Amino acid sequence: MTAPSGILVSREPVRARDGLIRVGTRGSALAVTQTTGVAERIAAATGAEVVLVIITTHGDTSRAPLSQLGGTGVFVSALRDALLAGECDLAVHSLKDLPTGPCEGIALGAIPERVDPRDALCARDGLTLAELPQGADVGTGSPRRAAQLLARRPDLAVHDLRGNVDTRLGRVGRDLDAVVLAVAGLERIGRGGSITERFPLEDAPTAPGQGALAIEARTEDAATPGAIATALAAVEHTDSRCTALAERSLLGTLEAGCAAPVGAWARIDEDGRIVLAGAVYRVDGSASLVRENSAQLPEDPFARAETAYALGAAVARALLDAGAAQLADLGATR
Ligand SMILES: NCc1[nH]cc(CCC(=O)O)c1CC(=O)O
Repeated sequence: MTAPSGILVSREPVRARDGLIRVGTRGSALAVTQTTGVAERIAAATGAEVVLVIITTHGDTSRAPLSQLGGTGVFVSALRDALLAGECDLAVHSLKDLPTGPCEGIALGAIPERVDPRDALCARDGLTLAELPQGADVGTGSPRRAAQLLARRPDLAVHDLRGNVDTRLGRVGRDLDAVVLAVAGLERIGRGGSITERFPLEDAPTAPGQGALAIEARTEDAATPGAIATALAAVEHTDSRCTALAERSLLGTLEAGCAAPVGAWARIDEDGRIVLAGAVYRVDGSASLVRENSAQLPEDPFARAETAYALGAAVARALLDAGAAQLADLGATR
């Protein structure tokens, strides 16, 4: 199988050799598409031959609700195992699927430029959220999205939703009136046309890191001058790392997982200040807490990352001081 770009895709193991960079990915259409984009840029920047190696993860094969699969990181561990076992040299994840804690032997080597972090409603007949009929059936597997939907429309019937993006979209107009999905995922696989409304981040901050990718490498490769370090530097985007780090630091300080009813939105304004808003929801949408803070970003890349990290922790502490852990039962979402 060859992606349209000419990058080779293998479902079989590929042996390591000089001049070859093996990029591990999940096998979904979304994962292969986004990893192909990264692989093309790495091929262009390094002159190396780049091959995609598809790693099957438990999250891809199971139909159980995400919460029953162990929540955080179900999509991630198989790719990390492959990286540590030397079956690939880089692994590409959706950043929001990556647990906030460090992983022994693995570095978050690059965060490429982030795309639209918003959530999208994909409804039948072009309907917006306000236009959905009383009691409409809406699908989402995310407690945060469920809470945000119910906060605006307590009459809705929210249903759990699993499977890849096309499977979820396929239920619209069948047993569901609408589903909520990330704009980024929809647009990456050419399904932007199914979107009937994009929710403003002011009202509906999304999962920490949504819309960003994470490229992981073995720590040693990332720290040693060579083809892998060059590849990582070629796709790194500093501002995207800062905003994603601030959002992830918020999530980590809350000691919450990717299935937590937590929304975050970081942006960098014209004056070079990083602004972070964090929201925590009661899962039935009946209550929420929102806190915002900002910090001037220094020039130095390491100092920038530290500033972003500290901002995330500060906003999380403000949320915790206001009772976020009790409100959202955060301990249960790890
Ligand atoms: N939870 C699954 C998941 N992980 C990454 C994306 C795509 C969006 C992104 O890359 O942030 C999705 C689908 C969705 O939330 O609609």
